[in-house]
Amino acid sequence: MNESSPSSLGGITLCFYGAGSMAEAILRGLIDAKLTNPSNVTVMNRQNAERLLQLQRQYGVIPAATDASKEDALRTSDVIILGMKPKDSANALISLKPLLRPDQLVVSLIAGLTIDTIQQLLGRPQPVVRTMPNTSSTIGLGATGICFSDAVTPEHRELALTMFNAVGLVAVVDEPLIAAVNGVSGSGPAYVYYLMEAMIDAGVKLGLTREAALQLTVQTVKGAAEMVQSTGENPGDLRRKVTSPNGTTEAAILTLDRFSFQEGMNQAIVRCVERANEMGEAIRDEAIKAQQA
Ligand SMILES: NC(=O)C1=CN([C@@H]2O[C@H](COP(=O)(O)OP(=O)(O)OC[C@H]3O[C@@H](n4cnc5c(N)ncnc54)[C@H](OP(=O)(O)O)[C@@H]3O)[C@@H](O)[C@H]2O)C=CC1
Ligand SMILES: O=C(O)[C@@H]1CCC=N1
Repeated sequence: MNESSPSSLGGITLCFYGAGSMAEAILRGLIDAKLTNPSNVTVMNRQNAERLLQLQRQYGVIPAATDASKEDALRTSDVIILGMKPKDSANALISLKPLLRPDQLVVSLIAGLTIDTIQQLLGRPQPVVRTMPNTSSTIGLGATGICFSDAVTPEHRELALTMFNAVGLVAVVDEPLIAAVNGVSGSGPAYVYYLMEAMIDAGVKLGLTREAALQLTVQTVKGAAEMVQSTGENPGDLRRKVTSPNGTTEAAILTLDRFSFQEGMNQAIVRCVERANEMGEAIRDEAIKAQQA
């Protein structure tokens, strides 16, 4: 799935426009992988100056806290990474529009926001890479779906693949499938954490200490993921190997079926995709209003 790409970003400058948890996951992954020097990375947000100083202390990146330094970073950085919440993205792109040069690469992490809406808000066919990453990028185990606008050059494409390959696995998909990636892997860590919370709580109710229940659950989830990856067997076959006829696992799985586990997971992912599309439409409506104003 990973396309090959070079191992360093060289002197390419990156500006994280929005410096929250997803931005931190990626910048930390890039810096830990030594793909970039922290002095090539600027971080900015709307108002939380203490947050920028924390990122500076922790990773050595450059904070842009004043209006002048923000403008300067947005004007001069080779890559602008959009890391704000979807609801804040239209305003942020409107502010970015007068500052951008046509050759600067815009990389979006934003759920729902389409390439078309980004280009409408920027008023021109800027090179745009749309991604759907996840927070496991922090430890180099991210899973990112990625697609490209027509204006993206082969060099831009390679640069974006290098960035996201450095923080995990990358799947190049057609843009309409980014919402499906959101449903499976963008939001996916939360489903797994939710499952883990439920397993730990059940263990505690049955008398395990919270620490023991946590350790056993973590190792079980890690081991199961590793088993799928290292054996190449599909999860269904591996599940059947755990499930002895009329045994304990079968009793548990039948109970999950009684509570429509599979259907619940399917509906959750379908709803996640719908929500991504709803959020994208809300931003597109804002873009249309801004153009009419
Ligand atoms: N968290 C996740 O697991 C994933 C998130 N995403 C996407 O990543 C994006 C960010 O999510 P997340 O990191 O969780 O959000 P956070 O709330 O943690 O961070 C949002 C950041 O955006 C900043 N911001 C908001 N408006 C502006 C603006 N006008 N100019 C500059 N900075 C601004 C905020 O600054 P301040 O605090 O000063 O207001 C804050 O630093 C979202 O669009 C989300 O869809 C995608 C995949 C996974
Ligand atoms: O919950 C959200 O909207 C974001 C997008 C994917 C994960 N978190």
